[in-house]
Amino acid sequence: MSEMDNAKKLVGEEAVKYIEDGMKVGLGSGSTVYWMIKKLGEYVEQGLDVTGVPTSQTTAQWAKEFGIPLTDFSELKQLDVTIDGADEVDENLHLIKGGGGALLREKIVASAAKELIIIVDRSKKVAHLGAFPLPVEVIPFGWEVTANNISTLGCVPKLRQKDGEVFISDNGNYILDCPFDKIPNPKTLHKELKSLVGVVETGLFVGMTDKVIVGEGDEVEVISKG
Ligand SMILES: O=C(CO)[C@H](O)[C@H](O)COP(=O)(O)O
Repeated sequence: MSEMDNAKKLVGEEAVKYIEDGMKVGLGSGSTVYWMIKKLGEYVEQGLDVTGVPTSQTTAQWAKEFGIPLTDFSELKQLDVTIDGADEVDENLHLIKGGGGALLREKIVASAAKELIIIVDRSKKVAHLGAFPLPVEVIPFGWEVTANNISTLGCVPKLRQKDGEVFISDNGNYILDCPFDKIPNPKTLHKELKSLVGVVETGLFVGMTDKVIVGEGDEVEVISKG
């Protein structure tokens, strides 16, 4: 296993320590979250009583595979904690998410939780957001117009493809990857993007994170919202 994968496993397993008996848990998406779900499955097998709300179809599959009971927002309106990965985390704990294309459901699930815990390997910690192209979920109809409008904010959006096809999100939308290079004010950019017709959601998670668990080598650092 690579050093990075080892760090993802480490923080994924560490995060499970924050899940208590009886909790309703938002289950994020991505390869780091995979390790959290796998470990949580072991705890459930030993008798831990938890219910999860998944942020993607892939996560729902993993949860089923590891025996974690699932529910949805028709059954509950609030979660105790959401545990998710990220593509970038800055010093203010603002995030870029959506590398896996699940940003909309991730944001809904994060916003429903009393606490949002982010798990990342060290490579995701940055001084300024923006080196990772910002994922923006858009309505397929007229995406070219939406992309053109987004470009006036200072990037050249690229329509996401997967295996030679246009990538379709779990919500039936497209993702535009927007290389802003540096995002000095994530809150302002998020607002500007959201004001454009056709934009459904952005991968900027501003002021939502309570805790970040960072893994490097065999070390774990926990950073709490200050
Ligand atoms: O936002 C996400 C998916 O939409 C993921 O949390 C993010 O891409 C991190 O993934 P990984 O843990 O595989 O590096």
